Amino acid sequence: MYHLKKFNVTSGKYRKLFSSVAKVIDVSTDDKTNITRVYLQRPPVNSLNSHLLTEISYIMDDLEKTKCKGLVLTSNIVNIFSAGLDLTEFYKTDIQKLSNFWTTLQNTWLKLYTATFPTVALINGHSPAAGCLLALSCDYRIMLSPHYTIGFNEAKIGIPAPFWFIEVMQSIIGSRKTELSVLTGQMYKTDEALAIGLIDETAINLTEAESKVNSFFKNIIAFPGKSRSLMKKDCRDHIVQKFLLKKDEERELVIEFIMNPKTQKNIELYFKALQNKV
Ligand SMILES: CC/C=C\CC/C=C/CC(=O)SCCNC(=O)CCNC(=O)[C@H](O)C(C)(C)COP(=O)(O)OP(=O)(O)OC[C@H]1O[C@@H](n2cnc3c(N)ncnc32)[C@H](O)[C@@H]1OP(=O)(O)O
Repeated sequence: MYHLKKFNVTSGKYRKLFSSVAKVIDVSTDDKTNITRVYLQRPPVNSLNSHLLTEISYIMDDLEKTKCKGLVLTSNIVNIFSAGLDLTEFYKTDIQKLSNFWTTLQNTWLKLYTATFPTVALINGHSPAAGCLLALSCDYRIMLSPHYTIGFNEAKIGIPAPFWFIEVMQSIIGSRKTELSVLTGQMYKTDEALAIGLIDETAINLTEAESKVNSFFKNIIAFPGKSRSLMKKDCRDHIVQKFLLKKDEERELVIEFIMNPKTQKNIELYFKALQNKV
């Protein structure tokens, strides 16, 4: 039986900023294990806007401070893990807003990718683009089958997947499969994702998924945390260092690309197609 304690994520300056905004994540911690579950819950599709990314960023800070033993990232929205970046952050925006948004994404991702505690993505719905990145940035992925899809679909919108999205995928499934995957904007069904190693396990329902999550933590938490987190750092450091080196340059590139009228037209058409689909 879980003893759930709610995190006080709305402290200090943060409370003032977001007190009037709907809660877009729910956080609960098992008192016995100190494993925290973070549920994304921004209707309709958990698209990642500045607000949701900032909330994730704050919770990652809190978890590092409170010596969290493990994080499960999942969703409270039926059939959706995350629809990726909120396209409204890109459409008819201005340079300053876009720059702030991209910086928030970069910083939040870095905290998740370099978390010192073990992280599991329980992928209980579709997970395109940056939704896929969130999952790939965790240490382990368990995905519900059979109806959901995951992958980098950016090619289909006419925007390139950022280099660090690509490098994270490469580190998991290898260069050749990543290249094919991003160039075709391929979305994989659960079993296909398992076959290419994009996810680690499948589950037929939430009960089975939770049991697999618990087994993962049981195995990993049995070992001293310090050596585990040092090895994780070593495995990921080449991507992190390159990212830090190119972070500012990349933001400029994103601004140039997204503000281009042709890209704006592509996003508009993509939005219309999403809204008109049957
Ligand atoms: C140099 C590099 C430059 C730039 C790099 C930029 C990188 C970007 C990475 C990204 O993450 S881009 C985002 C890509 N995401 C997608 O393409 C997801 C699109 N959405 C879907 O495929 C589907 O919505 C879904 C499979 C997630 C869910 O399907 P379903 O349950 O059938 O819902 P609906 O499609 O009806 O959607 C409901 C509602 O939500 C709106 N919406 C969906 N996705 C987004 C989104 N990513 N951002 C904003 N809004 C989104 C959709 O338009 C619907 O709105 P209504 O007004 O029609 O209700």
